[in-house]
Amino acid sequence: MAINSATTPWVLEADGIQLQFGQRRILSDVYIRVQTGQVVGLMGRNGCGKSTLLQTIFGGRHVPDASVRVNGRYAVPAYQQPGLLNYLPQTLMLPAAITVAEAAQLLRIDGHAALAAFPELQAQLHQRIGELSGGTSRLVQVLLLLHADTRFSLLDEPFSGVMPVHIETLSDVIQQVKVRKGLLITDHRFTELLPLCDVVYMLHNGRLEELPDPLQGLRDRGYLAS
Ligand SMILES: Nc1ncnc2c1ncn2[C@@H]1O[C@H](COP(=O)(O)OP(=O)(O)OP(=O)(O)O)[C@@H](O)[C@H]1O
Repeated sequence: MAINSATTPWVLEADGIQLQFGQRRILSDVYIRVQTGQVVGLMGRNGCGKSTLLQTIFGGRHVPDASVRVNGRYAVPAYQQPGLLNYLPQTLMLPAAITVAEAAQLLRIDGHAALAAFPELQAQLHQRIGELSGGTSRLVQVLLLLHADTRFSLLDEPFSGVMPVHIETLSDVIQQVKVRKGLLITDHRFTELLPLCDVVYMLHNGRLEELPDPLQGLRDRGYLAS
């Protein structure tokens, strides 16, 4: 795609997403937009369909009529476009038996550089993914995906199990990475996620709406204390 990414942002859009499980409508004609240089937050209650939406955008879940476009061009399934996007699912993404260094190699990234903001993690490079603690495993996976050379990263609960002091450092890394990437993040740690977001969407009863005033919007809907 002939686009000068240094000056022109890349735009990832998805729309026409309709999904129903049995009688229950999960996603109703959803439209979402992310561009490089942005952190976009996706908020909503347990079970409202946030993970399903990320899977659909990534291309891991086939939804008839769903359109995903990059700079206006149809890109379904998006994961097949080289260097376009990566995706952190809620479950373990990497094989448990390989080491962190091997995982970095698989993703074609420099493991030392990916973990640079966390000097204490350098010692874990030669440990198997399955032998890391839950929070460390999560943190390592998020750092690898953020460092990978893709235009976009879709992160499903990157803060899950990560201790607060590490969330602070991870938030700094996210701010640095967004200079070159677009990030779509869902997490229930609203107070940590909100300050990072340039745009916030709320998914409720299958409908996705952009919140013009995210803090007030979350308070009004009972997600944050007033
Ligand atoms: N394959 C499936 N068959 C039937 N129902 C499903 C299937 N996959 C997901 N669901 C249901 O769809 C709904 C949305 O699930 P999803 O995991 O996308 O929610 P979520 O917003 O990410 O939730 P959480 O915040 O708890 O992670 C849930 O009620 C879930 O039980």
